[in-house]
Amino acid sequence: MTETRASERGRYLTTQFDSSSEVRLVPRSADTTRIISEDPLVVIGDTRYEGAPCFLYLPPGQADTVFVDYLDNLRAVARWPVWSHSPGTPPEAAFSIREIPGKGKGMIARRAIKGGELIWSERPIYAARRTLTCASDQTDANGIFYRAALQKLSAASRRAFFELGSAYPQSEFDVVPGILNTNCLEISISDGDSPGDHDPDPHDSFAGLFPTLSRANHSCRPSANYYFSVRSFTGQLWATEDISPGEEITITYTPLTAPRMERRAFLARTRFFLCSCPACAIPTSQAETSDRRRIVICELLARLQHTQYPPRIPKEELEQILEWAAAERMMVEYAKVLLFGSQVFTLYGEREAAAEWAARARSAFRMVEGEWSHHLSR
Ligand SMILES: C[S@@+](CC[C@H](N)C(=O)[O-])C[C@H]1O[C@@H](n2cnc3c(N)ncnc32)[C@H](O)[C@@H]1O
Repeated sequence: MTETRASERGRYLTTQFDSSSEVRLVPRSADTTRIISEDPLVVIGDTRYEGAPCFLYLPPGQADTVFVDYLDNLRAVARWPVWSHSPGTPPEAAFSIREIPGKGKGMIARRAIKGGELIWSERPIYAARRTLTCASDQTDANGIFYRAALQKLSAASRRAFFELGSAYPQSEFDVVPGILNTNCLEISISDGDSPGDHDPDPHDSFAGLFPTLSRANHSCRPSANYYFSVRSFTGQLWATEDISPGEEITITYTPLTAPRMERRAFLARTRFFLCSCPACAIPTSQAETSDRRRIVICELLARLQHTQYPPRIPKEELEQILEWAAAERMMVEYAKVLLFGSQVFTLYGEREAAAEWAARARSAFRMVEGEWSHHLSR
């Protein structure tokens, strides 16, 4: 079993990265790219058709990120002031990246971690709009488009990229789209707290690949929350409970409000593994209870989240739902129930309860998303 400190980024699987062969990621004959701006460095992904997605390379030192999107949006992204700010030093690594039987590598706590602690933060090395379209000869099987995007990243970032694994069958998927699909996490760049004056399409979703955060494995009873802070353009990992040395640090890849069968089917389809986490491994009778609770939480949030005039829900009912959310370790949902609950109390004139729940919501969001949670700035 190999053990490497997470702060020694880029050292665990160096044998997989052959810098001489990776320098030219795309053979000259397949290269459809052309530089269209030097400062900022913007490269069109495919010169053969108008409106092709482009690659924006953000300054090494601050970001060393390739942002893949359509040119109009990249022009705005390039102007975001966040790129001239340092992402901040990540905390001293409280974990090691280690081989975990049946899961590949994962994060293991090296010391006791307190609930509410920031475990790690970093900028993505690859960020892309999910719905990008590229030419039909630039497929997942040959990976040309994605390889072209990596070309102008620093060697250190490319090395970090190639150290990550692909869960996709190599016969069907080039290793580069395989790594992206296996490791990307959701990044929200329009949560009302955009780092620039330009808000991109809020209905479009983006994904980011992180050298270290992408090592976090999944659990339906996660011990940590992955949060993307658009303000600093960093992915962050927050401990949602106390974690003991030697315990695995996990996040969720699936909505926790879904029942067990749905979660497992989703993970098998999108991430190629059968989840056997503590929430999935429980006996059927307990799983039924857990499913029922999750469905109630899901329905409640649906009733409260997207409406200006939520129904009046008795405090006792909300307290019961909070208890279930805590028991299922659904700590983001727990914070949301508190927040929407406080709004219900405000709407129906229950001022004392509204103030109390708003304070509890603030402290719950601080724990799972930190001081700069966009929920706290509302
Ligand atoms: C984002 S990566 C996580 C890091 C990865 N384990 C590694 O070695 O770099 C996602 C992949 O890790 C594996 N994985 C994550 N959570 C798992 C779990 N609970 N059980 C089994 N495999 C898991 C799956 O292969 C999944 O496609």
